[in-house]
Amino acid sequence: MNDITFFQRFEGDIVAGRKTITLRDVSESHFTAGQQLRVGRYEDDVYFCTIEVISVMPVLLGQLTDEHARQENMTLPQLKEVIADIYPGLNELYAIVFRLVTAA
Ligand SMILES: CC(=O)Nc1ccn([C@@H]2O[C@H](CO)[C@@H](O)[C@H]2O)c(=O)n1
Repeated sequence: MNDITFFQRFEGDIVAGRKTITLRDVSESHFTAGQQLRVGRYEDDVYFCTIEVISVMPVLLGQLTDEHARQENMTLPQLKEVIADIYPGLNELYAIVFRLVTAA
């Protein structure tokens, strides 16, 4: 059983340590610092790594910076487009910062 899923297209960046943050809605804001999470792919729920949560912080869409985008391995316009696709109309996000513990 996995604790969190990511779209398959981000798997490579996560296991390479290039993506160290994810922006989620309130339904996934309950994770806490120090927790280790089993990570699966959204499409098939196949486990692919374990991450440790560093921090969970509320952030508004308009407060996203180049630093958030860098931690996503994207540009800020790319990141905003991705969020608009996944969470249309949502302004209140939660930045979950994590580090890779083990890749599958
Ligand atoms: C079911 C569900 O919501 N799955 C999600 C949600 C978000 N994300 C990624 O987090 C960042 C900002 O949203 C971007 O990199 C997103 O692609 C993801 O991979 N999978």
